Amino acid sequence: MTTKKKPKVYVTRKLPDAVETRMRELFDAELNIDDRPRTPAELAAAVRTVDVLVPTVTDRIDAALIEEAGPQMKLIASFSNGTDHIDVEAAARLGITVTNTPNVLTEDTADMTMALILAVPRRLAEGARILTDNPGEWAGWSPTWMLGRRIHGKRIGIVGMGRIGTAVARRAKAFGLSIHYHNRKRVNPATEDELEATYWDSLDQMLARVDIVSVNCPSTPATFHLISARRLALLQPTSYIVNTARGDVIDETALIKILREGRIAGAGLDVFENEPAVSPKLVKLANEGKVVILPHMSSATLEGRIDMGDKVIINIRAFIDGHRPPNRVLPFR
Ligand SMILES: O=CC(=O)O
Repeated sequence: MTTKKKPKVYVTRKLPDAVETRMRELFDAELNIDDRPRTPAELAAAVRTVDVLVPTVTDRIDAALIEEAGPQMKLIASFSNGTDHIDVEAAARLGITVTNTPNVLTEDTADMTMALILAVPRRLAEGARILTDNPGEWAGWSPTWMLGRRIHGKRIGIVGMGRIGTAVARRAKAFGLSIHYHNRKRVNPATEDELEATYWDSLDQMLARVDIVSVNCPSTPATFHLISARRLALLQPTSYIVNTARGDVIDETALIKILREGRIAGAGLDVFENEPAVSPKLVKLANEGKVVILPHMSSATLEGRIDMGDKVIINIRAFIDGHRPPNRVLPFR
């Protein structure tokens, strides 16, 4: 009996122990135990010799890097739902398959979106800081103190009604929000009925009418600055915007400007346009209580990360065995 040679798999970041153990069993895996982000030169050296690259959202897998790949490197199995860090077009041109890890982080991301939808109008982060910044002092209850804005009965406008947007809508409905959404196409009638959702063909018209905007679409060339300066100006001064998708869907400079001018009430951001750089202006706005900023952690649960690892493994195994991997990503057209 001949034993099949294990594929050489290069993983760019530390993964949960259970995933690394399984990868060691199945593959000739080069893991990143100390979790030091790999440099472009290290990635280029890797793709010249390995069979499979497992990058994640903190890596930049651009055309120049993909062009360095040796003829044996035929799969980029990303440990992520989003694939905007990968030039999928360049990979397709060079005959390299790209896969991602959809579905398994839908509920976690929707939970965190809901957490921001609650946290910003209800001033949760500000309130939490008051006691820790002033130990031993009680600066609590008075009738006019720390007043936020009510969530129940308001309108949410979801931009991007895919899996995550729909999961956000379910939660929002349970909190008494009425559901409005804009999407490239209308969701199926059963989902619309279940959510009692109103579809807006015109994003502009929806933005002008809702109290909370939740950005849940992927970052693609078509969604770059979808929430532009012009569209931000359509929002009501009492409205809030939450983004757990990708930073570049919102024109961040324009968002900072309208927040500083008080032309909207607040924002909750888990993602940033120039990630990993976070604008000091946003940090200042957070300190003033106008925004809640998080370090891209919406999908960060142990269960989710293990499920993502399982998906990566399934995609690699299917590909190596000559099958079409279940989560193949095609170039955006
Ligand atoms: O943002 C996280 C992901 O795309 O997996």
